[in-house]
Amino acid sequence: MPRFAANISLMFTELPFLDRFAAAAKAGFKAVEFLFPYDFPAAEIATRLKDNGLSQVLFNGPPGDWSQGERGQAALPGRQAEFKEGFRKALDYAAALECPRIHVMSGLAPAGVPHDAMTATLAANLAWAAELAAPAGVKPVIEPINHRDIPGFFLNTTDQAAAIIQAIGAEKVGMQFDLYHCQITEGDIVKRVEKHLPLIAHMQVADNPGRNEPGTGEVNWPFVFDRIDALGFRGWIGCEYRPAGETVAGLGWFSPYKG
Ligand SMILES: O=C(O)[C@@H](O)C(=O)CO
Ligand SMILES: [Mg+2]
Repeated sequence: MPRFAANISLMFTELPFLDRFAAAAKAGFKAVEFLFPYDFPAAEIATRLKDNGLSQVLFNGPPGDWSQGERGQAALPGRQAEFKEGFRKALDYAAALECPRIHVMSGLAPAGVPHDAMTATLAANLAWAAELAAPAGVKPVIEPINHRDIPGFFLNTTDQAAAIIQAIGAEKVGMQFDLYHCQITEGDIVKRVEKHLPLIAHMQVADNPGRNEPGTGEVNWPFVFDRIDALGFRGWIGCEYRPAGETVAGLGWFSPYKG
């Protein structure tokens, strides 16, 4: 059966952040992910996880200045020192939270910077991060993101991510395969999961259009989830969607998958 983690940056926003752990557990989730932990002490988050019997399965490295539109630095030539400092901080949180995946965000492609230079920067940063993270049992992951939600994001397609991962080694780094982004950019999502399965270390889901819960849009999710399960994917699928209404009221789709 597919395993779903609540993304508590987008779900349970009726509550303050630290109260969302209990709400996710009460709704039947065994794991959570979120975008960024850095506004809270790691020990406080670790306590919320433990008290609610939850595993932390993914979060993002520091993205740079989010309010100024930055969305990571991993592919940006000249920003390597900042990337490394951020990744070290993320790794400290991952150790405290026993979290096995850190999403390394590539960043927006700046005008005039050659594509190949960005690919080389991303690959070098990722290889460095994987080396540092391996002893802690942490795997860095990269995520192709659609250009409607984040215009100009460097990593846009699953084939682009796959080429970078294969150059470093899938045992060291993985793909964060967000089914929502794939549906928008590429479509044919089951075939693409099938193609990249050995590289996929984490998945995420939201329906399209709207980025709301499964069942609110155009995708036949029971079919997709059955296929992902039949293909043998045993990682986590983060529910990275904005509930169309109240979070718990929109969890009907999740009933068949509660462990
Ligand atoms: O899909 C997304 O937007 C996220 O997984 C993310 O990490 C960047 O916002
Ligand atoms: Mg995502």
